[in-house]
Amino acid sequence: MRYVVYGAGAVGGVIGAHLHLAGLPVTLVARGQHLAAIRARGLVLDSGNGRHRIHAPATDTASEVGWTDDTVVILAVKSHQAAAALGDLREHAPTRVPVVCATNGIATERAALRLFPRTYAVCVMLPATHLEPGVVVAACHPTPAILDIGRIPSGTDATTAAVAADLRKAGMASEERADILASKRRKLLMNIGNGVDASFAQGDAADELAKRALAEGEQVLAAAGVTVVSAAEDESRRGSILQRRPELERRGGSTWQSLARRTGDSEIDYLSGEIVLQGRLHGVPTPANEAIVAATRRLAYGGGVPRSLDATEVLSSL
Ligand SMILES: NC(=O)C1=CN([C@@H]2O[C@H](COP(=O)(O)OP(=O)(O)OC[C@H]3O[C@@H](n4cnc5c(N)ncnc54)[C@H](OP(=O)(O)O)[C@@H]3O)[C@@H](O)[C@H]2O)C=CC1
Ligand SMILES: CC(C)(CO)C(=O)C(=O)O
Repeated sequence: MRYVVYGAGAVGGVIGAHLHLAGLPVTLVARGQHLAAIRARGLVLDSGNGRHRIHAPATDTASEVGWTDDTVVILAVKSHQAAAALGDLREHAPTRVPVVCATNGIATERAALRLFPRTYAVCVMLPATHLEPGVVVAACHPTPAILDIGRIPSGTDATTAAVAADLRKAGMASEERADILASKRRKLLMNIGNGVDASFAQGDAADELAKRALAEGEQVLAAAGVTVVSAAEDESRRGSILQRRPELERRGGSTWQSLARRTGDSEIDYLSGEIVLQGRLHGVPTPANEAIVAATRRLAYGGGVPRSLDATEVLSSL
């Protein structure tokens, strides 16, 4: 297989770097200063066994990729960026290219499937950081990620088998899952913490807000009647595979990183915002998640300081 990692930031950078180090052909898609740094000095991967420089072809558009029948796209942009990336891919990639959504949330899969019949999803357990142009940091070592994979809407096939085998060859844990969305819905519940981590000062009030938002998320998914991997199954799958390295520890999750990098946008509409959407569809009120979305949007789009809000004020308004 050949890989095009569309969005070579924290997650895509770590996946692409490991595939490249394992000898697999990889093209990285990035943009701006990050792309310029990759082109000038290679992509730098900081991991538990030192600093690696990845000299793989890099571009900012699918039109510059040499597409072949065995190319697979790993889509690792943030969910709110997926429409533009998929639009570029639709214009320039073969229609039958497999598109593997390595994103949090559960929205990119539908967007990809609308354009690409061979759409796949990965449940991304890969704590990583991207704050500096040209550099990605994997927080766990020796196994940096658990990347279980399945086809959308369901099932497994020769592509899930081949991609999982390549990911394992590159040192990541990966199993095929016939109902990958059930795993991703459990991960979505975990990502309800993202907006709280990004926007509110840490402490009891923030913990309480996260707890209430999680309870809403569980209620919403139950009302939606969809499959969700249980917390116990999820814990047992993760086991002790991901070993955190204190020297590589992250200062915040992926949403915090968007705020810290002042990107001017955020994925929150697809994390707590997905709970809000599902609540509206299924008649479940979601005030805590609505408040988290509003707070995070305010900081992201207004260029505010991460963790500068007081969750006590939000709690008292619920
Ligand atoms: N970081 C983490 O620890 C984890 C993240 N995830 C999930 O993984 C997904 C990716 O997140 P993450 O890796 O953190 O995000 P990053 O912002 O670190 O990486 C995404 C990269 O894609 C680039 N990009 C976006 N759109 C385009 C485009 N149209 N053309 C070229 N480049 C583009 C971004 O550029 P720019 O910076 O200019 O926007 C950025 O470099 C998200 O869904 C996230 O929730 C899951 C588990 C852990
Ligand atoms: C759950 C968490 C915070 C850890 O990797 C994550 O998925 C993220 O940073 O988006």
